[in-house]
Amino acid sequence: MTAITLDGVATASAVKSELTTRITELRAHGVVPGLGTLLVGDDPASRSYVAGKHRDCAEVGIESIRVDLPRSASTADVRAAIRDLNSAREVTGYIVQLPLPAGHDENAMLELIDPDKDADGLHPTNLGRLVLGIEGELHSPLPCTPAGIVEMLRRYDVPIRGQHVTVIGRGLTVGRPLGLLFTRKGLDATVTLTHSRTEDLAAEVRRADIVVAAVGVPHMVKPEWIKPGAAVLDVGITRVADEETGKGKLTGDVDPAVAEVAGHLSPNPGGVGPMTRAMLLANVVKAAEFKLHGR
Ligand SMILES: Nc1nc(=O)c2c([nH]1)NC[C@@H]1CN(c3ccc(C(=O)N[C@@H](CCC(=O)O)C(=O)O)cc3)C=[N+]21
Repeated sequence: MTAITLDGVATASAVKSELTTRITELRAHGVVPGLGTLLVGDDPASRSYVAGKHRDCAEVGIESIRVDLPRSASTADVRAAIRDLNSAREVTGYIVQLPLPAGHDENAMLELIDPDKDADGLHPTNLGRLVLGIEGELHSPLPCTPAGIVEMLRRYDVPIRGQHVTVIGRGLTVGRPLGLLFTRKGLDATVTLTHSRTEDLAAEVRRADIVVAAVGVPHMVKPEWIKPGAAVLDVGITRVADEETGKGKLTGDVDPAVAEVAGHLSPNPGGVGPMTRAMLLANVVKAAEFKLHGR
């Protein structure tokens, strides 16, 4: 048996085509969605992620505004750039690309983002609204990777309600908010949130119907850990040297042999990454719609 591939490229493409329709509608009402990015420093991976976000915007008709600061930028410079993005009218949503170079307090910078323009859903107000739940009239963006994972499972009709989800990794952008999202009313999964100090990780993974690996340790999730038929989402990504060519290549957290046991498996690259990007666009569109209709 081989797992069904959770194709992030195809699914993101479907999401983007639906967004294009909504963007056309927004523009017809005089609202032009615009995504800003703030990149500090010259980390090659961050540069390429940011470039990808601008390409995505162009594809669906979102304007994009790019702010790049040199590695030498001070925290005062970063604060000033965030202040400008908060007040820029053409920026309806924006992100501060993480990680920031050493010396900047990321949480303090995230807190300076106008929560209404927080395209990543990582401002404490929006994380707080994630904890508070889905009811009410406040617009609250969801963190992009967790939202992308849930969207992918839904579109492949993978059951979530009452299912056991084991998340490996408790980071700010994936594991921690994903646990909150999966346990919300309406999704109703049971979540085990594991991390580097978890005893007997294999046992925690073995009872999961859905496994999300978001740690950044190449091929750490082994086929023996997987309940037959489980859905496995491979989120962590590491650049490792290819044994034959010596060139850098991207490697996920999940051992490829897991495909022989799992029911569904997201490839990496080509799985959750493209969905993350699609959900960023969705957050920008939702914020613009909120501006237009109030909700
Ligand atoms: N403020 C902030 N928001 C983020 O959402 C954020 C961030 N900072 N910092 C870094 C991480 C990482 N991240 C990725 C998103 C998509 C792919 C993606 O689409 N990857 C392609 C492969 C890309 C390649 O070839 O390099 C794939 O998985 O198929 C990867 C990584 C967003 N992040």
